[in-house]
Amino acid sequence: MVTPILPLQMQGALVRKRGKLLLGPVDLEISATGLTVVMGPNGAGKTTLLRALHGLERLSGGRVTAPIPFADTWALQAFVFQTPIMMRRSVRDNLAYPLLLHGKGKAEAYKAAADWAERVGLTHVFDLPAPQLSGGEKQKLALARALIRSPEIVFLDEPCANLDGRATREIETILQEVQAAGTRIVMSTHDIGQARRLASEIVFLMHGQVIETGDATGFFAAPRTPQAAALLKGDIVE
Ligand SMILES: Nc1ncnc2c1ncn2[C@@H]1O[C@H](COP(=O)(O)OP(=O)(O)OP(=O)(O)O)[C@@H](O)[C@H]1O
Repeated sequence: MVTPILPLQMQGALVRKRGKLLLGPVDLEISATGLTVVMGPNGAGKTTLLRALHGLERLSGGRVTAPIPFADTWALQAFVFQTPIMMRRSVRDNLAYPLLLHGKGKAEAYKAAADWAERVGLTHVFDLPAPQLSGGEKQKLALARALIRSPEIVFLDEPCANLDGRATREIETILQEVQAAGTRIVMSTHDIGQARRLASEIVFLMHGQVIETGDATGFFAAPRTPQAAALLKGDIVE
């Protein structure tokens, strides 16, 4: 599959806010395939790293580059925020909106909305106002709305935070299906079990620095750093 936006290269990226260094310097490559999970304790900089890769964060130093010009990357990537932002209107309108906004006709947009609602299990709430959905349903809606324009890469910040086991399993299944269909996924999680279930690659962050990165099987079988070993043992790392 051709993925013109990938690989993404982050080189010497620094994010500083109010005099505090939140991230970096980080060098990282997001290769063309796989599912990358960003792990790390609270405040490690996971959200900041995802936002920086997506181009939402103004870098104080370094850069993120793709094989195509930055302006052309927007149509090819999507971001799912930890707390989904959605319109007060129906699920149907929330789903169709990104397509209508980008010039698709109504018939096509609403057909795609119905298809995606079915794919993520929201058909039964298709006409309900989005604010009436449960947490898990809102997260599925946010995911479907991010995916409806067929991005090549999607960033997800803790997509299952505060969800129960069933909703978490449903979201994970959707992510696995989407990845199998060729979408590159980069997501953060606190949940080591989730990282084990989903990741092909791990980026382990602490204090805004990448402590360890590599193939997920190797990371879980034999972490190379004492911090990663401690995390996997269940110790508190700070
Ligand atoms: N606008 C800001 N100004 C100053 N500090 C900030 C700002 N945004 C985030 N921070 C701080 O930067 C650090 C990294 O935040 P970030 O949200 O990226 O971490 P995280 O790993 O995603 O954390 P969590 O798991 O708690 O969501 C934290 O200490 C946070 O308090």
